[in-house]
This record gives sequence, C-alpha cells and structure tokens, in this order.
Amino acid sequence: MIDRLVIVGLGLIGGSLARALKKQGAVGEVVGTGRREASLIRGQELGVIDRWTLDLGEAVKDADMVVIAAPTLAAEKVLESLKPHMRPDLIVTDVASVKGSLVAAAERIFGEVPPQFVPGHPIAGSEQSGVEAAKDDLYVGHRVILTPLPNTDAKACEKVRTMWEATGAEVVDMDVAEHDVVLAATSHLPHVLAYGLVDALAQSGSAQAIFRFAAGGFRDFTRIASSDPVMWHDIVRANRNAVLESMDTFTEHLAELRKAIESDDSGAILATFERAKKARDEQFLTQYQVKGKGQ
Ligand SMILES: NC(=O)c1ccc[n+]([C@@H]2O[C@H](COP(=O)([O-])OP(=O)(O)OC[C@H]3O[C@@H](n4cnc5c(N)ncnc54)[C@H](O)[C@@H]3O)[C@@H](O)[C@H]2O)c1
Ligand SMILES: O=C(O)C(=O)C[C@]1(C(=O)O)C=C[C@@H](O)C=C1
Repeated sequence: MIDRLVIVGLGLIGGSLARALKKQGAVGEVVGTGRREASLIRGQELGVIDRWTLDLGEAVKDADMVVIAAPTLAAEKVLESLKPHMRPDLIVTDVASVKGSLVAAAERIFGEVPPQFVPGHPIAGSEQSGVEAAKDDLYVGHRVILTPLPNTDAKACEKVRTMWEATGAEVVDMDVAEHDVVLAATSHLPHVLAYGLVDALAQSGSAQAIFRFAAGGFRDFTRIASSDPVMWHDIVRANRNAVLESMDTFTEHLAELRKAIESDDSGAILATFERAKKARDEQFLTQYQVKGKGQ
C-alpha cells in the first residue's frame, strides 16, 4: 500500500497508473503535479487524482513515492527540479521509454544515481495521450521493465515492483543498455517506420487518392503514427544510437527484399514472408497471447 503517491506529468501513462492503483485500493492519496493546470484540473474532475498543485516541493512533501510520467527529455528536467526535495525515504521512479539517457541525467544531476531512484518502463500504451485517455486496465497482462543499478536500494525496488504488480502487470528486471537496444528494435523502429511511411505518402502528389483507398492493412500498420509527436521526438533523440542501428539493420534487410522482388526471385520472396509469418505467429503472438491479448 502506498499512502501518498505523486504523479509528475499527468497524462495517459501516469493517469492510467493512478486509476489502476485506486481501483485495486493499493494507494491512499494521489497528488498530481506538472506544468499544465488544465490537465491537473481535468484529472481531479475525472477522479484520477485526489488533489493537485503546481508546486513540486509541496507535492512531494510527505509522499512515499513519486512517479515521473513526463515525456523522456522533460523527465530529465523533472529530476533536476526534484533535487532540492529529495529525501532518503522518498522513492522516485519513472515511466520513460528510454532508460540510458535518464540514468545518465540522474548521474549528472546528483553526482551518482540516487539509491532510491528506480528506473522503470511499462510496455503498454496507445497512440492516444492525455489524462482523458487514462484507463484502469491499461497494464493488465503487460510487462513492466525495471532497470535497477547495482546501488539501487532493494526495498525501493520492491515497492516499485509491488506497485506495478497491483496494476495487473508482470514485472521483469533488465540491464539499462539492453533495454534501450531491445526497445529500439521492437518499439522505436516501428514508430519511425509508421511516421516515415505516412509522411512519405502524405507528401506525394497522389496523397488524397492513396488515403481514400487505404483500408485495414494501412490502418494497422500506421495506427502508431497518430502517437504524440513530442513524445516520439524525445524518444528517438534520447536513444539515438540504438535507433540508428535498428534503422540500419532494417534498411539492409529491406534492400535484400527489394533485390528479391526486382529480380523476381520467387524463392527468396516466399522465404522472407514465411520466416516473418512464422516468427510473428509462433514467437510474438504466443508470448503476447499468454497474457490474453489479441492479434
Ligand atoms: N504512450 C505510450 O504508449 C507510452 C508507453 C510507455 C511509456 N511511455 C512514456 O511515458 C511518458 C508519458 O507518456 P504519455 O503517453 O503519458 O504522455 P502524455 O502526453 O499523455 O502525458 C505526459 C504529461 O507530461 C506533462 N509534461 C510535459 N512536460 C512536462 C514537464 N517538463 N514537467 C512536468 N510535466 C510535463 C504533459 O503536460 C502531460 O500531462 C513518456 O516518457 C513516454 O515515453 C509512453
Ligand atoms: O500501443 C502503442 O500504441 C504503443 O506504442 C505502446 C508502446 C509500444 O509498444 O511501442 C510505445 C511506447 C512505449 O514506451 C511502450 C509501448
């Protein structure tokens, strides 16, 4: 049980966490803070938070846990603003999509990463953003990755783990660098491709006709291009090297597929599509569906 939880940056991810914990009776009071009064007022109206303040120091006074739920680069600024208010008994965690940049920022700001800072990342979300989109079941059946460091306080880690488990998530630990490489491949690259494809088509002369006749395949591939541009701007900048590496590997692979299509190499085309279908059906879907998720 968390007596007083503070969410800094009340949007989809922080709001969904607050909703889930309230539903499970796993939190006493939820205090919202951030930059935009409108989101905080709306959050209180919707019952996502109990009260709010624009004053970070006031928000974290007497709190047990702070969750930084702002966009990745803004989270670094929040950590900096938290510095004067840090107490050894105040557990700080975050939900940012890139871990290496935030851990490096914590080192820069505090000299060493504070033991009570537990970096985290829920692998669940949507293309929607803002507190209005917050849902109490967003994390059910999803994984949450924690990337504790050798000096991270074990009790702080356990409290953060327990908090996420209360939302219905499965919590796994991972190394910071490994997290950023894996997520570059499975999350950041697909978003870059979706944004890139929609932008390329939108810029083409026949954009109107293309979008008019696009249906399910296009919708499924490009849903994530409706995600918040600021959030993704922050992510690709914060994880630049791993994102570039993922893009290069993919570009090489696409060039091979292009060659196979150009030379009408039926065997190579079919082999690529068969490998991909098998990997998606047997590796991705079995892992995803264990948790009762869809296609
Ligand atoms: N959306 C997803 O699918 C998803 C999934 C997992 C993790 N994340 C990560 O979670 C974080 C939040 O994402 P979201 O989807 O909830 O975004 P969101 O836009 O819904 O919410 C972000 C909130 O942060 C506030 N904010 C912006 N700058 C701030 C600052 N400097 N100080 C304090 N508050 C600030 C915004 O006003 C907004 O209320 C991001 O770091 C994102 O990378 C997102
Ligand atoms: O479901 C979506 O729309 C998401 O983009 C969620 C998603 C992803 O799966 O890539 C996006 C960013 C995160 O950091 C974690 C999850």
